[in-house]
Amino acid sequence: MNAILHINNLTNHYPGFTLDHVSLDIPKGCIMGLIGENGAGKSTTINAILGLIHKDEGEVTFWGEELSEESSSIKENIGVVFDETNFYDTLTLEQIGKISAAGYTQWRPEVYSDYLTKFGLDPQKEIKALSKGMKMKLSIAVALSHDPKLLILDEATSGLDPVMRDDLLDVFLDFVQDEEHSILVSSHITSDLEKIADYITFIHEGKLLFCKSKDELRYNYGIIRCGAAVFDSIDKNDVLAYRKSDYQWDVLVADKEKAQREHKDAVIDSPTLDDILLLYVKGDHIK
Ligand SMILES: Nc1ncnc2c1ncn2[C@@H]1O[C@H](COP(=O)(O)OP(=O)(O)OP(=O)(O)O)[C@@H](O)[C@H]1O
Repeated sequence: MNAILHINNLTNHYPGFTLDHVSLDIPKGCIMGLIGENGAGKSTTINAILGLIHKDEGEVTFWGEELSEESSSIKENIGVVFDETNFYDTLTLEQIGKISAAGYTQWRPEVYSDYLTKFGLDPQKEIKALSKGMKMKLSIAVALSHDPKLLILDEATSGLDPVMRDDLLDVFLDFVQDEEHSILVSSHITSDLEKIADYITFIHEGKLLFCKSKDELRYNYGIIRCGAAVFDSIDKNDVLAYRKSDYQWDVLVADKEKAQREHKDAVIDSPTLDDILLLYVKGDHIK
């Protein structure tokens, strides 16, 4: 795999929480969606990758190099957007552009100006006059305008309306089009990830449960909806997780075709990311 970002055994301890030996590669030209329940460790992973918090163990390299104080060219190649912005309230968007131009050697004023127009943001407005969603759009415009090769977004689209999010999904798809750029995006809006992500990484209680291509999850995974008799007949080695509600069992399996062959009368659906997340987090697991 031609990795832009390589994470090996990333570990971080907080009282009562451990990010536990997370390993992950982000290849060129791909969108990696990061999912997991609240408190799973998504932001901790992103903060540790970016060196914003100390890591207790593990290695992180961007384009084969570790981030350090001196690695300014690596930093310029990473655009970062968090769910909260920290621009000074009294600055206008135009001033933000000028400050960014001084800070980034690759700053492209015409790209910034185009994004402000595209996102409906007035360059003369002050930050304090922007809504939360507008601030998010501004952060995304800034991140995209210093010509990064990797975009890291931590819950950056959750405050945006569906129309704006849809527009942004197109921007993100364009961004990775040339196969040189990649995106790591954590989001609770899994329907957005279903539209754009190539791979999904699922973090649960600080551990990486899986990193799989979206197509594998979409086409190979299945949920068997069945009663007690079928449930008893399922080979439990095939079961990733299951939930029982009244008289129905929902059983998550990784091989939908096999399940269809073996349980011809059972209803077997293709799971959404939310289904998978719910079954892993709230379901039972065969020990
Ligand atoms: N600075 C900190 N000090 C102590 N514990 C922390 C700190 N930051 C995060 N944690 C803990 O680490 C765990 C993971 O938090 P994290 O913010 O990474 O989760 P998340 O998956 O991003 O959740 P969410 O979806 O709610 O944003 C939580 O139990 C949280 O309480």
